[in-house]
Amino acid sequence: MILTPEDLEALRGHLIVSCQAYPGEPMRDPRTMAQIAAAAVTGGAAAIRVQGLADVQFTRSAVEVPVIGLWKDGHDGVFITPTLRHALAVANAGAHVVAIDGTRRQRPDGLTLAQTVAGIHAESHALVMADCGSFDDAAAAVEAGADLIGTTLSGYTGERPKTDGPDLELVEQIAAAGFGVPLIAEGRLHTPAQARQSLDAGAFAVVVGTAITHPATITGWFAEALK
Ligand SMILES: CC(=O)N[C@H](C=O)[C@@H](O)[C@H](O)[C@H](O)COP(=O)(O)O
Repeated sequence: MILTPEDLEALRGHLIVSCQAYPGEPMRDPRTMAQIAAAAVTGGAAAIRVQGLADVQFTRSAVEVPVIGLWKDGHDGVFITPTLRHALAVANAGAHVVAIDGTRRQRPDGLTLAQTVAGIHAESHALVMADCGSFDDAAAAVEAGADLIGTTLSGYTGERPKTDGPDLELVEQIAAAGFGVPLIAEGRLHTPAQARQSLDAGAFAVVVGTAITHPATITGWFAEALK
């Protein structure tokens, strides 16, 4: 699926909503995620991020906006679209953008990040979003040819502290470097104010997941406050 430079530019300053349910959860169903995605678009989401091949397919049918797809395999180490095979499957499922692990860690298929990005570009029309965990990851991902970079893995790889809210310091650092690649603030944006702050820190766009689409966690926040 082709996302033109104009389509990408149209996401500037906008909200991307991540719709994910985790293994064993009641809402773990591609139709459910596609319905949530459609509701998010009604509310103003300019793009959707979804996990899993069926979720990408169902969501592509349910919304008109760009779809960022990923395939989580496992939950330790390199698990976000870990190999070129996973990435091409996500692209073939219809994702406009394939989000992949964008860290400097060893990948399970032995390919470098640059080889993985090149392989996706050679075999599909999808753009590549590199999910990074640090400034050095972001710099390496830009060097490797990623089309977008995200702070998705900040706080999850050991290189950055797991801040309560978004890692605004990292967003600022990457934005200040002026890599010339759209920077997506993602991870622990829990309030509209934090989304605003992320743009003000220099992000091109923001991804919000849990705070919009994960009722179990949101309910837990309220339940905790009542204890
Ligand atoms: C670290 C990891 O596995 N992140 C995943 C990446 O797709 C998702 O579990 C997150 O929900 C997503 O990044 C959005 O972040 P938040 O849900 O905090 O708004």
